[in-house]
Amino acid sequence: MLLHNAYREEIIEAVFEKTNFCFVVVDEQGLVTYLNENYCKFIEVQLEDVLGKHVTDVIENTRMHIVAQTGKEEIADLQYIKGNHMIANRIPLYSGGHLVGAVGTVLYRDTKEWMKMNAHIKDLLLQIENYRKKLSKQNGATYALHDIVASSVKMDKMKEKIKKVSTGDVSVLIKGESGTGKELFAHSIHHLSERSTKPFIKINCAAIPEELLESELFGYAGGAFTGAKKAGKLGKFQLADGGTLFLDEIGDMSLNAQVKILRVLQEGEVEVLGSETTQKVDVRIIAATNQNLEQLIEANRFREDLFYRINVVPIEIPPLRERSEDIRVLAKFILDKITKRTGKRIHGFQAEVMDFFQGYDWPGNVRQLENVIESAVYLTNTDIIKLDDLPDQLKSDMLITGKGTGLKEILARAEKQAIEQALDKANGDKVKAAELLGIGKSSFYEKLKKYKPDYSGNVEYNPK
Ligand SMILES: Nc1ncnc2c1ncn2[C@@H]1O[C@H](COP(=O)(O)OP(=O)(O)OP(=O)(O)O)[C@@H](O)[C@H]1O
Repeated sequence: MLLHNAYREEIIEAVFEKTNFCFVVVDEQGLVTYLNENYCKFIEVQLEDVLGKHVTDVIENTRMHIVAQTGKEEIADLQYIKGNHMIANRIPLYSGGHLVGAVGTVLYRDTKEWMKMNAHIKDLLLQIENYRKKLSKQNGATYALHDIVASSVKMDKMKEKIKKVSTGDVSVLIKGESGTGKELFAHSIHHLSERSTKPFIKINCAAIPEELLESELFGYAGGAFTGAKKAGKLGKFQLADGGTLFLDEIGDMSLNAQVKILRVLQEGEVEVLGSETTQKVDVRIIAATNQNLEQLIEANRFREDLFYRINVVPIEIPPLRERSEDIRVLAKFILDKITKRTGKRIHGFQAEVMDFFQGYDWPGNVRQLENVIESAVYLTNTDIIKLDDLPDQLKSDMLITGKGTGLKEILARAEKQAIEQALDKANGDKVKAAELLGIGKSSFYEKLKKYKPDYSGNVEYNPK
């Protein structure tokens, strides 16, 4: 529709600034380029403070950055902001056929009906959450797909795939480095499947001692051996009957155990130790590994026939370093979780910390990120996590594994860090900081200009 030229600006202004809607516009990187007055008021920010910031740092539970990447609109989504459930629409913005960002609205009406509806939604969601908790306590799967925090296109695709494979009974093999979230995905598949009300049972294949293997997996009859319980014991297969059996670290399973599991999978029944009879079991298998099973097969350490049984749908979770877009949202989520638990009031990360997080290799993936943030929360004595609060090991890694690995970059990073630490120690007094570093004032100022051009400290020094 063409707007009448004479009123074009007035109409745009009326829509954006005079309605009850909150508007936000982001560019293709998810950085805020516009936030209308209503929105600023609602989330209590000043426009000039948020322009250019990543939208996840400005708006709670936003998905604007995702829509700006996928180009897929999201209409009438429920979004929780500042204690209210809002109705959000997110629409991709195209210019000249290219995706250039997204525009989002949330409906914000301070009327009685809206408050009533909000309370009603809150109540319903609370009920769902309670049922979900009860159910997961009963069946052992604690996490669902919405617990997988991510904003990368790669992880969005993984979630889509998970939704597709969850229904039906196909075996799924989840591959990925340690700490990438394989267990979260296994839980989510179970939650989304028709078996969700039935048990989810996990076996850590690396942790079961060989001599206990059979009784752990298949159970035993009363009096099967000396020391056995009178009533006997159910094995993991029987416990998982009707539900899902999660075989974690399957690459570490002994060959002997592989033979036994394969038999159960082929025949659908287990032989209980010390009993003459067999028992029918109906389980769906989800297996996970951080090893290359094809290589283990070559080395005769994994059975090829078992591999084909469990590898019907392979899913590979990318390591964190290959989806650095997730780091920001994950770090924020983890920090919130830890501060809630510990009661410490820490509201974010210094920009340099986030830069480092995004350039770092994360060999231990999300689990390592959790550990690093947890330790920094304990170490920091301010309300923001700084480079200095990170564990020593990581700080030394920082010198050789940051974004630039050439000697020049390493020296520059070290210099920048030294300047920041000296300024911190000297409470922003630049003359003192230069003294602490044992360099002249003008040399200090040159470096400060180079590394921190926007820095304004306590004591000014004007070289003549
Ligand atoms: N996308 C994610 N969102 C939120 N938490 C995550 C995510 N990925 C991993 N985690 C958290 O990181 C930790 C490690 O995840 P998980 O145990 O699922 O990894 P894993 O791949 O199964 O590791 P391992 O191979 O060592 O068993 C857990 O505390 C988990 O909750």
